[in-house]
Amino acid sequence: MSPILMDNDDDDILHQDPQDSDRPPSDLSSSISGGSSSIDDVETEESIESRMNPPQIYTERTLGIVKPDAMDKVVEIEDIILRNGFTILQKRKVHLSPEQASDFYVEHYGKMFFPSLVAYMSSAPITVFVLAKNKSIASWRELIGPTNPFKARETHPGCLRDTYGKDQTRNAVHGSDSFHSAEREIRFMFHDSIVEPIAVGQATKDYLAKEVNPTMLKGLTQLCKEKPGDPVMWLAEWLIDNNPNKPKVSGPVISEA
Ligand SMILES: Nc1ncnc2c1ncn2[C@@H]1O[C@H](COP(=O)(O)OP(=O)(O)OP(=O)(O)O)[C@@H](O)[C@H]1O
Repeated sequence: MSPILMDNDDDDILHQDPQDSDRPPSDLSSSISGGSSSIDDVETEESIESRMNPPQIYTERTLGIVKPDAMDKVVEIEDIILRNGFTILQKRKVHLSPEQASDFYVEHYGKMFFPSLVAYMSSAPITVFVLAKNKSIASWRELIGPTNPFKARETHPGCLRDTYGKDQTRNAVHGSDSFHSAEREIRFMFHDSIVEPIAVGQATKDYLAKEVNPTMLKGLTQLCKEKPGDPVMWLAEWLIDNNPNKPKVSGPVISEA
């Protein structure tokens, strides 16, 4: 199981933020470091609570990629990553096939730049990192800067895409843009990785409602109409044919470079 991360730096400890709807409740560590003072029997619950540190939250993980055009600068970029307070949990050099690249960027399927993006991302090896830091997703996005390096040069001078990006496609680096993307992308690149925390509660309900239920509902409705002899196999085939995330290859195999 992947290690549970807690930053040592007190300033870096996240406290539970009720506004943080993107974070599932399982983010909460049950470990509460209450300090060295003992709690005597006569203290009220309120006074105990007021002396306890707020619950700490596991640090967040994100996926970073050094893209083909910046691979000659990977050592330099890794140094910048570390100097910006990220912990590199996992690192892998991979060469994506075109199918894997299109699966990874499936959300852009149908856009004008999709074919060139897939060709570019599968043209040469890349280095993928699992990065950890409090608020790592936003922090890494901030460090890499806007998608277009020319815009980055104007609005975020010194960001990675300003420094290493060449154009809108060859923009040196990638960063997950949300908790769910980070989870999906880390699993995509590191099959042996258990991404914690696993979403539960409202986050899971929201995810299923958005990503799974609409398709399942259509499939089950059709299944009830047709009443096939082998309903499970029928449904499996129906889901493959009607997968809204096409093109998608099953279980991407990443070759170690
Ligand atoms: N208009 C465009 N023309 C060419 N390539 C593009 C264009 N927009 C995006 N791309 C390429 O597709 C990638 C994914 O686009 P997206 O809109 O998700 O940007 P991003 O989130 O900043 O980038 P990334 O997902 O790589 O971190 C970009 O990093 C870039 O390589």
